[in-house]
Amino acid sequence: MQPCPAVPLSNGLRVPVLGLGTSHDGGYSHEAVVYALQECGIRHIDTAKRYGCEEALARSISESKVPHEDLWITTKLWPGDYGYQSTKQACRASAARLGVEYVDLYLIHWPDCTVPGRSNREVRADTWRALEEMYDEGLCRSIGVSNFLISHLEELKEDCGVVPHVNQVEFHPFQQPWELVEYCRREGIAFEGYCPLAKGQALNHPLILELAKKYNRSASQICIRWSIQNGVITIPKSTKPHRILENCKVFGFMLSEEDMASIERLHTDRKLIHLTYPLWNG
Ligand SMILES: NC(=O)C1=CN([C@@H]2O[C@H](COP(=O)(O)OP(=O)(O)OC[C@H]3O[C@@H](n4cnc5c(N)ncnc54)[C@H](OP(=O)(O)O)[C@@H]3O)[C@@H](O)[C@H]2O)C=CC1
Ligand SMILES: O=C1CO[C@H](CO)[C@@H](O)[C@@H]1O
Repeated sequence: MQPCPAVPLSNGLRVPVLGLGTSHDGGYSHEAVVYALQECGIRHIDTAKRYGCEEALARSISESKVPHEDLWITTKLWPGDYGYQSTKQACRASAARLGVEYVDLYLIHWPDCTVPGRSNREVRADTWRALEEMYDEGLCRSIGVSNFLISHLEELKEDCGVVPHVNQVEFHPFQQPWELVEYCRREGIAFEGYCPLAKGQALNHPLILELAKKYNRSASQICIRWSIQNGVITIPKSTKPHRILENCKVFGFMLSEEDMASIERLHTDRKLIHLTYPLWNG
């Protein structure tokens, strides 16, 4: 298997361009995560308090025997924890559940929140200040945001000091927010795409199937390769070891410019992911 390249962040740290998702949709598979680490060379895992699997992930990492210093672990702050003090508590609790001294990347999961008597903008700024301090203290080696639009990033720029290292956003053949991608590039914010397979929905599309045939690859490999060739960090999820292995074999081929452009024409206005309520769930 070809090695996975890494993308440099504005703070000089390097993130493996391909990671493994662990969202609660479809459940958590200990065997699959251990296999990803031991057999597929996965060194980047994306999780969140919301996914409820941080403790399970700690057990899988421990069993894999891959040391934390060789791994990139991202976790996220859920809106119910926004605010200066509660953010710090939530991050320490995530690190404790993950069994780590520090997290490699800590993200504000959504821009939205509901704190009575306070604007979302004020709450986001307080929350971000807590992340900035945890970054300075080393509890978070990088800090970032998720699902932020240009307007949220512009406000944060006015209100706070550290520019987010990463913005993690929905990105797949049916959802291509190019204006946001370009904005992040200009501002030095690494763009990370989630749902690279459109939750599996892209795998049956006739164009993706046609390209899979043309390149003698699977539909998932075409989608993942397309994200990576666009310079986007990507985190497909599977609970099946053989599919994780398949999803990692994306570095030995290139899609032509023409085929990249043909996938670009699949964009729709429809997002698959929306913030799920209540925001304060555990
Ligand atoms: N910041 C945010 O708000 C969000 C972040 N995320 C992150 O992004 C990750 C990826 O997104 P996710 O929602 O999981 O969706 P993906 O686009 O990664 O698709 C996952 C689905 O595709 C299936 N699949 C995976 N590989 C293959 C394959 N080779 N062949 C056929 N089917 C396959 C999986 O099924 P099976 O398990 O059965 O293989 C699963 O149903 C999440 O796990 C999470 O970490 C996701 C949503 C929102
Ligand atoms: O990361 C996520 C995983 O999926 C959830 C929906 O099921 C989202 O709310 C969330 O942002």
